[in-house]
Amino acid sequence: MNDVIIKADNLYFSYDDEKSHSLNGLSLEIRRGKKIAFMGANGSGKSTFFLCCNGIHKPSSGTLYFNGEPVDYSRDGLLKLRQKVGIVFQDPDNQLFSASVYQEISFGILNLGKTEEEAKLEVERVIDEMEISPFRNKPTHALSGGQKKQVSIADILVMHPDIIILDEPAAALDPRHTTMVNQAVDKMTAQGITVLMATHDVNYAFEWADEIMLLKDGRLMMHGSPADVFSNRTALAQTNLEQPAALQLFDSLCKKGILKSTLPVPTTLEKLEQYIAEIPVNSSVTTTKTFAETKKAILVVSFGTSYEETRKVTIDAIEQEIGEAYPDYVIYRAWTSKMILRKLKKRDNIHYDTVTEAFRRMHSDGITDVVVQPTHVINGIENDLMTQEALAFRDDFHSILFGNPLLTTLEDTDYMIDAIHREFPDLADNEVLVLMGHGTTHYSNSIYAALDYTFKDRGFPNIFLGTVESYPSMESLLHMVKEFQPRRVVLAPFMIVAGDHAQNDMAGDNPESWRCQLEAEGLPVTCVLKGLGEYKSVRQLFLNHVRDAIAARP
Ligand SMILES: Nc1ncnc2c1ncn2[C@@H]1O[C@H](COP(=O)(O)OP(=O)(O)OP(=O)(O)O)[C@@H](O)[C@H]1O
Repeated sequence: MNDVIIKADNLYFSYDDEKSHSLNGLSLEIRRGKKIAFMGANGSGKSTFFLCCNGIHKPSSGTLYFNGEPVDYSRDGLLKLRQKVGIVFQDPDNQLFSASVYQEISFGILNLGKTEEEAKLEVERVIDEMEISPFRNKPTHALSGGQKKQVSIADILVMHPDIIILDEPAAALDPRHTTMVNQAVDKMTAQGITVLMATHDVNYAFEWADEIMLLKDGRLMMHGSPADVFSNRTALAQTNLEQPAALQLFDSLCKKGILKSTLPVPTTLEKLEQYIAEIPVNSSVTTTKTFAETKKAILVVSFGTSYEETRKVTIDAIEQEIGEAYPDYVIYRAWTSKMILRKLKKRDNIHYDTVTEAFRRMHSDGITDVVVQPTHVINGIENDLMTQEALAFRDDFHSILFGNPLLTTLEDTDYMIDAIHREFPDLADNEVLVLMGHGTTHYSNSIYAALDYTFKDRGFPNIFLGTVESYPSMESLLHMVKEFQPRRVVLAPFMIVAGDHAQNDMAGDNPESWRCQLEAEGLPVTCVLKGLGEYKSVRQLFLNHVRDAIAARP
């Protein structure tokens, strides 16, 4: 069989009678079974090329080949092409037109001449695969954006195409639905379907794609492996793309001599984390440089949040109280989540510094001594990366000291147990408090299980701590909570801010949320949507950590 499934040979396409060309001599080859990310600035021609791939647009010149044959634009030819090449549109409203979810998904295969029974089997399969059951009986117009996206993917999957084209599948989706779509994409590639995806998410493309096609002005500007394309800063700058965070950090750690550039390029932050975990890190750094005068700062480093109301009562409140306690220090802010920083820039045109930017800013402001206080809960990947980024500036400052994340020492654990107990004074003995932590693949995750155990050890058998992403999982908590036979369950986040995880994974309406899972066991649930940063006692523990870091100054 021909290895090349789609070939574009010098394609031209214009929306305005050749006055300008949206495809401008585009030539490329797509190999069967590959995962190809199409990237490039807005308007570079990605969607136009996709619409050519299933014959919605016909190039004005040049030839498009499918399976080695030029595309046949007759009615029958196009019907056959569209069975093999399915597009999931950026806006699901352009794709969904049936009244009910079932009708929508079955429409395509019934049109292929399958019987009702045959169609039903296929439709039920994708309903199951795409986790559509909870809303299968709703009219399509009443679905949320994420649910519409699930249905529009099911629309295509049910046809068993050879190629699936996804035009920015995660656009406007929350992190939970993004993960769901990413999982669906993984399943497609596991089935050997060729997947083409337009995306602006460099981090995802870096990890996911076999090849990157970089488009500019309707032409292929560069084609190569993710490592090759994302290492080419000139090409990235010309196409309005940034380097993936893992690559950017890896490069800067190599330049500083902290990591060896001979290591295989890490495509995810988790892989980079494994490298960093092996580096010994000092808890404080001082240089022998002399500075004429001293100007001190505290840099408060947070993961970040895109929820303004939550930010005000958590991160802002922590920073404010640190500022009040240390009036002779200037307070700076840095956030570590590149995704949140980008989102805020795009949505609200707000810029907050990364750790590197904050250090540059402090340096240019003449700061000589820095205390870095993270608002991270544990000493995980975020904290490791932050430390490495900060240490890259060790020669520019007289001293850089680090305060501990929230839960570092045994004293912190004891303090938190006492604090949580006091923050939930109404919790009766026959009621249960379930706290939802984030969880990580980093070895420091064990602190969650240790804390859960210590609650019991300190006489609180009705306080449980689990994590969204690791152990203890909801599954393991569920049987312990059931065994307790509580009269009521109080659910609260064990994260600094009450953001997406608290709103959706904890308290959301989908059947996988912790609230729904507990309610499905017949347990009445009360959700407390308060981030840890909202509790005075938690903010005090961060203040204690700043105090300890300053006291440790040599
Ligand atoms: N329906 C249309 N009518 C007129 N011009 C169009 C139409 N669709 C796209 N264009 C133009 O064609 C060019 C290529 O657009 P296209 O949508 O293919 O780019 P893209 O790379 O998919 O962009 P994005 O990242 O914004 O989705 C742009 O100049 C755009 O303005």
